[in-house]
Formats: sequence, structure tokens, C-alpha cells
Amino acid sequence: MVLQRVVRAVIMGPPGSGKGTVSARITKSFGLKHLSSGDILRANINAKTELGLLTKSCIDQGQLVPDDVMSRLILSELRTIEQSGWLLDGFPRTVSQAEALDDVYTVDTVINLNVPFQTIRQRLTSRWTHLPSGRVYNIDFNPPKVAGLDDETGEPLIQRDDDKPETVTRRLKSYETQTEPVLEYYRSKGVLETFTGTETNKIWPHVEAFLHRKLSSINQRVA
Ligand SMILES: Nc1nc2c(ncn2[C@@H]2O[C@H](COP(=O)(O)OP(=O)(O)O)[C@@H](O)[C@H]2O)c(=O)[nH]1
Ligand SMILES: Nc1ncnc2c1ncn2[C@@H]1O[C@H](COP(=O)(O)OP(=O)(O)O)[C@@H](O)[C@H]1O
Repeated sequence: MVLQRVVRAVIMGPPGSGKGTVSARITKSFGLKHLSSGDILRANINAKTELGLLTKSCIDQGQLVPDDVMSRLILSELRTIEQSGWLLDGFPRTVSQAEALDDVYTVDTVINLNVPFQTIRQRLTSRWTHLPSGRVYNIDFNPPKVAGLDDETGEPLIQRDDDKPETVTRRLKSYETQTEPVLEYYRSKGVLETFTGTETNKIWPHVEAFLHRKLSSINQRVA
């Protein structure tokens, strides 16, 4: 689909709900630029930047990075891709972050992946990540072609430290207390679209059909 105007979208859902997996499909089908807050933070930690050193302990403990740090980081990244449509993944995670985003950009649509916590726990302990690209694999769901190696680059995959069961519990708690209110924030603005299920392959066709409708209606309004 060729877009006549930039589309600004957010994908939300608890850790492990499939945001990264679905984002990869959205970018492929609709050409939006994917910006993942977690990928940006992990790249900084890996490169031992000042930001990486500052945020590592929060992430390892399953806590959120402070709002002002996150909002500054993501808004400055967004400025560099202002001319493109984008899909934000992992930001905003608090109402304060949502307000900071809202001060600068109007979000057209928010895709909310509603996946039960029980399903998520099993997935995260078998998640393997290619750090430089953010590509994710799963031993059961989408294993790499060669165990332990990224399909595209052949580079090693890692298991994230914060995917340990006790840290996952803390991340889910922080999702409930700090991130769920963001769903209400977007619901009241009339832009929240929730997709419920336990399997990405069943959720995806609904997300795809919804985005086709949504993007066509945005294009028609501009035409
Ligand atoms: N078993 C199973 N695993 C899935 C499914 N969808 C995604 N995953 C895996 O679950 C893990 C978490 O997905 P991810 O996209 O990283 O979620 P995010 O944390 O919300 O970005 C990854 O290892 C995925 O490969 C699914 O439908 N079934
Ligand atoms: N918007 C944000 N606000 C605060 N902390 C964040 C944000 N995005 C990512 N983080 C930190 O990075 C960690 C990993 O984030 P992410 O990769 O998005 O997790 P997941 O893919 O499991 O949802 C979070 O647990 C948190 O510590």
C-alpha cells in the first residue's frame, strides 16, 4: 500500500506479547519504520555508552527506565525520521511518556496485543534475540534455521538477562501498575484497538486487516 501521508502508530502489550514479532510483519507489509525502545537501550548497553551504563541496572532488575530519560531518547530518535511513517514499540510505557509524545505528535492508532500472562511466561524463557537487529526467535514457535545463530547474518543469538523467570514476574507487575493506565489514556482518545489471543499467527490476520482499513481511511481523508 502506498501512503500519501505519514502514519504514526504505537504497538502495546505486556512483555512477550509479540510486539517485536508483529512489528516485523507490520514493517514488511506497510513500510512503517519500526522504533523499538528496548532495542535502542540494548544497543546502548552493548556499546557501553553513557546511556547504556545509566540504564543497565534498571533493565536487569526488570524496572522501568526513568520517564525523562526515555522521553528525551525516543523524541530525539523520532526527530530523525520525521518525514516517515513510524511504529513505536515499547514506548510509551507510562502516562507521563504518552503525554510527552502527545505534546509533539498525534498518534493515529494504537495496536494493543492482549495476551494472557500465563502464555507469556512460557514464551520468554525460550526467547532468543539477535542483539544488533532486534530479531527474535523462539525454540518452539520460530526457531532459527541453525540453533543459536541468526538466520540473516549467521551471528550468535543471546538469551536476555531480563528474561529470567523472577525478572519476568517483576516486568509483568510493572506492566500492570505503570503501563495499563496508558491503554486507558489512548482508549479515551478513541485510538485504541485491542487484539486478544494466545497465538501470534491467529492475531496477525486481524491486525493486518485492521491496518489495511485504517490506512485506507487515512489516505482517503487526505485525497
Ligand atoms: N509459542 C509462541 N511463541 C511466540 C508467539 N508469538 C511470538 N512468540 C515468541 O515469544 C517471544 C516474545 O515475542 P516478542 O515478539 O519478542 O514479544 P515482545 O516482548 O512483546 O516484543 C519471542 O521468543 C517470540 O518468538 C506465538 O504465537 N507462540
Ligand atoms: N518506554 C520505556 N520506559 C521505561 N523503560 C523502558 C521503556 N522501554 C524499554 N524499557 C526498559 O527496557 C526493558 C526491555 O524493554 P523491551 O525490550 O521493550 O521489553 P519487551 O520486549 O519484553 O516488552 C524494559 O523492561 C525496561 O526496563
